[in-house]
Amino acid sequence: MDRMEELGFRSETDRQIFREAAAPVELSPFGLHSGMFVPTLERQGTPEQSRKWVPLGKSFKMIGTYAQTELGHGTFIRGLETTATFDPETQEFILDSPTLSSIKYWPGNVAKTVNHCLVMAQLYTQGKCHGTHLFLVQVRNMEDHTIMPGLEIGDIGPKLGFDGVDNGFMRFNKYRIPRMNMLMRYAKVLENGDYIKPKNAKLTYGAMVMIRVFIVMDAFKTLSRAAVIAVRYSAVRRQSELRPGGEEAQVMDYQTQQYKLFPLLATSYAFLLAAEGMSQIYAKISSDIERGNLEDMPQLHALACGLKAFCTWVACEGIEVCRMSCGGHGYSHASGIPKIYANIVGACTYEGENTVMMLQTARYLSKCYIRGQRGESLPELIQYLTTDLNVKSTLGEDCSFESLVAAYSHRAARMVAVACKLQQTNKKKGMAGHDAWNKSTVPFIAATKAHCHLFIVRNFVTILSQKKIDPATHNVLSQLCTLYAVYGIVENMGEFMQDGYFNQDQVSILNRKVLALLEDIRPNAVALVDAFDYPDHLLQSCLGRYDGQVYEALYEYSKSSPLNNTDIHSSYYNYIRPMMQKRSESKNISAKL
Ligand SMILES: CC/C=C\C/C=C\C/C=C\C/C=C\C=C\C(=O)SCCNC(=O)CCNC(=O)[C@H](O)C(C)(C)COP(=O)(O)OP(=O)(O)OC[C@H]1O[C@@H](n2cnc3c(N)ncnc32)[C@H](O)[C@@H]1OP(=O)(O)O
Ligand SMILES: Cc1cc2nc3c(=O)[nH]c(=O)nc-3n(C[C@H](O)[C@H](O)[C@H](O)COP(=O)(O)OP(=O)(O)OC[C@H]3O[C@@H](n4cnc5c(N)ncnc54)[C@H](O)[C@@H]3O)c2cc1C
Repeated sequence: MDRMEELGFRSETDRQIFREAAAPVELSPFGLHSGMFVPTLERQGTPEQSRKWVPLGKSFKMIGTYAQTELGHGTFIRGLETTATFDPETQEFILDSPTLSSIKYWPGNVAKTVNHCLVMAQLYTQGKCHGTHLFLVQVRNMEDHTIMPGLEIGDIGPKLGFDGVDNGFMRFNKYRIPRMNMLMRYAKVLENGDYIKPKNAKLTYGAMVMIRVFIVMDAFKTLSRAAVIAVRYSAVRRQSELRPGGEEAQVMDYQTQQYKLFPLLATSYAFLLAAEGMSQIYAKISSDIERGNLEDMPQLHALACGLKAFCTWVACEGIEVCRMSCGGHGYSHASGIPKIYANIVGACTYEGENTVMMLQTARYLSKCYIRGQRGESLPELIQYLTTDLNVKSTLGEDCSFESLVAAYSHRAARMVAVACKLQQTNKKKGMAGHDAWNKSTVPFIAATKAHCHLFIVRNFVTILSQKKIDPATHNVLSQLCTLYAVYGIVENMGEFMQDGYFNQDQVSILNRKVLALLEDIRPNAVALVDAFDYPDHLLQSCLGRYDGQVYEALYEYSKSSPLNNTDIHSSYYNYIRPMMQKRSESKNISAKL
């Protein structure tokens, strides 16, 4: 913390980059404190509460996390069972875990690290439940870090990854906190117990929206790091003869290796720009919300949910492709890729399980589709829903940006229409609204993925057409943008062709174009990954080292394995030798028989 002050890092983004550089392999045990706890105090507390608590959080005098999920509920927030009951006699809230399933379970760093939590609980006052609200709760003694009386706290045990984070469980037994520890920016409980409701009940969910926006950038960071490692290794690794009798080829010269990696390189650039675009939209709409203008809150929620789910799913699949493209060495922790994967794959679950998040976006698209059918105006990002679906593609050999964006718009508009019409047909068959919805959610998920894919392609094209970039760089970035879009069509051709939008010749053009682009990008592939400028310290990879000294690094890494501390391991004396002796004795016995 002091080091960041010394270096003059003021913005949260700079601080986050510094933290990651300082702790590249394991997630910081203070990530949730800085990434969720402090920002939530700032955004959900009253000005007085923020003035009191935010400086304590920023100076680490108070270390916290966000405790919402319970054993029995994570997705369905309205189903959370932890209660916070107001006691007007003592001006306190009584926190309680009334059932086994109500035990807080998963909150990061709650097991051993933090001394405070933001707890999401059902608010009761004057005998009435007002739904979930956030409460600041001290969980450990500030003098000796012992657990406060009335609480049971522990670690949940080993996980797939996230090893730097002590995810824990926490059980409340009639635990009292002051009334003023309820975050009261939007909703309030007065001294007499009267409840003042917020303009919108979902304002309390604002912290999750903010983190989902951060996670889009995490998807870029993790996928791009894996791509750097895999592309650099593919330039160094020579295997097999491309030309009979010739020298072993760089594996990057195999077309299949290029088809694995270059679209992921293009995706990394596309996700970086999408994350920046998402952040700009979040900054604008969240500031409107803080000024009381909630008009665009549904659009922000829908975009954050959809991009968080889309980008983490694609990033995790892509990181696995990067790992496998490195052969056996990719499977070793020496490559650095398994750790990247293990730490980000949880993002498909946390901050909103991806399917559930996609369905939130789908729900928004369904409502916009109906508004569009009525001729009502739609937000700019959604206006494609009124695309004329009878129009066919004008795509030519050049695969212009305009024809590519039009293809993605057509695909998304068509798929949203198909899902909405199924929902409407279900209703006409007499299904109740919730059944009509549930029985159309599979096509809605597909449509929402197409919606997110369109956002990313259109965003990439827009930035290339608006930003002043030197011609040489613009040319390479245009190749990446075209590869991202054309590859996405080729890999999902059925969705683009189902209504005959492309003719056979255009399909052939696209299949040729994706292979031609691999050759165009090959000469710049290493430069394009070097451009991310990740230091070796951050990558922690023998395969992705800047100097390419892979085999030397692997040899040194292997020699440092703890198993090499002794020549003969104790297991020989404890198990192997006794087993062999027993075998030889039994053999002698059988020989005598
Ligand atoms: C170590 C970490 C390192 C660094 C930290 C930084 C980055 C990493 C971050 C995280 C990793 C570590 C920690 C992880 C933390 C967590 O996971 S915290 C817990 C997260 N939990 C969730 O996200 C729960 C997901 N569930 C929900 O969001 C909701 O319950 C729901 C799925 C939306 C369903 O809710 P509900 O049934 O009540 O709502 P609906 O009926 O579906 O919708 C009602 C209307 O409300 C609107 N709505 C819903 N949510 C929001 C929102 N957030 N904002 C705005 N509007 C919202 C919804 O659109 C409906 O509107 P309508 O259609 O007009 O009716
Ligand atoms: C690494 C990690 C860190 C975490 N850190 C924290 C933390 O710091 N604080 C915190 O509070 N929580 C944390 N969590 C918990 C996380 O927020 C929840 O796990 C997440 O919200 C998913 O909820 P769930 O576990 O109840 O899954 P569920 O919702 O039970 O998902 C199970 C299945 O049910 C499906 N499903 C559920 N609802 C629907 C629906 N309406 N329609 C269709 N399908 C549905 C899902 O798609 C999924 O396939 C963390 C989790 C992980 C993995």
